[in-house]
Parts: sequence; structure tokens; C-alpha cells
Amino acid sequence: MHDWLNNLPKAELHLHLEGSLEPELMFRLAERNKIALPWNDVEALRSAYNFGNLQEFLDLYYAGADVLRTEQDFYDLTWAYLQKCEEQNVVHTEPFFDPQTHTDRGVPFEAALNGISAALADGRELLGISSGLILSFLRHLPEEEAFKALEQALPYRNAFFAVGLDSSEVGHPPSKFQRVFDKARAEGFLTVAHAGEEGPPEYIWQALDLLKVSRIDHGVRAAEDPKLIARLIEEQIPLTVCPLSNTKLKVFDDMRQHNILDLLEQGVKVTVNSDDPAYFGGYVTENFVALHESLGMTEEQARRLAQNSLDARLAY
Ligand SMILES: Nc1ncnc2[nH]cnc12
Ligand SMILES: [Zn+2]
Repeated sequence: MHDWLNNLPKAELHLHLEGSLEPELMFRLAERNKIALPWNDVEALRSAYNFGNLQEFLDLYYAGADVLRTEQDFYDLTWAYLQKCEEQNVVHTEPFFDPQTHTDRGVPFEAALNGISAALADGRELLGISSGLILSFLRHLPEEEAFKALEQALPYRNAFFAVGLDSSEVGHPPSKFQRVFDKARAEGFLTVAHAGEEGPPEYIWQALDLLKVSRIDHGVRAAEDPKLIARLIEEQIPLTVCPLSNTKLKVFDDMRQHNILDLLEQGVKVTVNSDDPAYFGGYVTENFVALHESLGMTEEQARRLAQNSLDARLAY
């Protein structure tokens, strides 16, 4: 069923590696690392995946990420995701990696990065999937902490092509990170940022004007500001939209209310992505299927969305 959507060649431009941690792998890593999880089994964990907003999800997501301890763990996580990409004809991916989630728990930056980088290299060689990694700062922490994460990354400059901004959005505007983004750009990084997921259109303006981003992650609340929509169309700034995420986190109550196809028809360069597929009910193909089933996305629209994702790649 829906092979035509699965078979479309596509890129994924909004994927948190830690969000691809499937419950089965979480339990396997917990056992391997002798960590007690607060859930009895995979079913109990899955039944906790009911979120009222972004923060409720993040609390569980950071708890789950605690099973990631060794280089091998990060390799296994990334490799499992790449195998999904192969199954779904995702030919290119630009995942986020949040080092602070791990270094703050005592996991060495190098262990995490080496595991991820080795899997991405194998993905290139064995699966033919091209990729580029985005170093993403946690916006609920102070800007100084983001500076430290950037400093840690500089010896591995070539492992990353961009920096990003994620975690709790409301109350943590892009302006809080202007200086660290200035520094990252001076070091030659491109920039992207989550904005307009739960936060207001003003945060999208700030991401564009202060952080000089090449893409907006989510951005669906831009629809509330016609001037902003005009700018996104004029400059063809891509939005990495994540439909299943948006309904799971109640940005939209129901998929039938999602605005991605309206934005597409207005001329906004929207793309389809999975965000945290292990938590939100599916990878890229499942997101396309949801748009087809709930919004009546046509084959022509699906092709345009897939082409947008290839056009919006930043890493080569
Ligand atoms: N949807 C999301 N928004 C912000 N930060 C995140 N980190 C992981 N998923 C996220
Ligand atoms: Zn995200």
C-alpha cells in the first residue's frame, strides 16, 4: 500500500537522531548498559507516548536518551535510522545531533560524534545515502552553554555543515542565541533554527534576520503573518515541516487541520519530515501517507514536496 509514496526519491531535512530511538532499541541499550528504565516493557513505554505539548514530549525524550552511553550505542542508533531511510527511498539526510543532551550526562562528545559519523560514513558507502550533520544547541540552556558546545565541535569542524537550535521554544527566542550563531557563521557553518512550531511568527523573523538561517525548521505558525509568508515565498526559504509531529504535539488538533498543503499551494517551499519518528508514529513515508489520507494530497503535490526536499538540501 502506498508504494508510490515510499518509492519517491526524497531527502529528510528535519530529523533528531535521538528521536529515532525505537522502544525496542531503547530496551536493548538499557540492558547492555545496565540501566533501569522507569517502564516495565516496550508496550508500557509506547503507551506513555501521549503528549499535550512539546515540553511533555521533551521530558520523555531526554529521559529515553539516557540509555545512549557508548560510541557503539550512537552507531547502532544512527545505523537503524539509515536502514529506515533505505527502506523508504530517502536518498539524502541532514540529521540534528544535540551534544548537550549527552555531554551534560557525562558522555564524551567524541564518543557520541564518532559513533554517529562512522554510521553516516557506512550509510554513504554501503547504502548510497548522502548526509550532513547539524550541531544543534538546546535553547532552554544559557547561550554560554551553546558556546561551549561550539568550542567542543571546532576540532571536528568537518563533521558538521551547520548549526541549529531546538528544544523548548516558547520563552527562548532566537535572539537569545544571536552571538553564538554569529560565531558559528564566522567559523563557516550554515545556520538553521526551529521557529514557529509553538512559538510566534516573531521568532521566525528573528531566525531569519538575527541568526541568518538558510532554512526554518517547522515554521507552520508563519501562516498567521501574511508579510512573513510573502517573504518566505519571495526568498524561497525552505520550511522543514513535520506533520505527524505537529499533530502528536497538538500544534494542530487533527491532521485535517494541517496547513502544509495550503502553504505549498501559496508557493512556500515546504518539505515533509519526521522530526522524532520513534515517538510520533512514523518516518518520512508515514508522514506522506498521512497527508494523502487526511488532506487528500495528490500525486502531483507529493512529487512537488519530494522535489522541494531535494532542492532544499544544504550539505553535499
Ligand atoms: N519537535 C521538536 N521541537 C523542538 N526540539 C526538539 N527536539 C526534538 N524534537 C524537537
Ligand atoms: Zn525538530
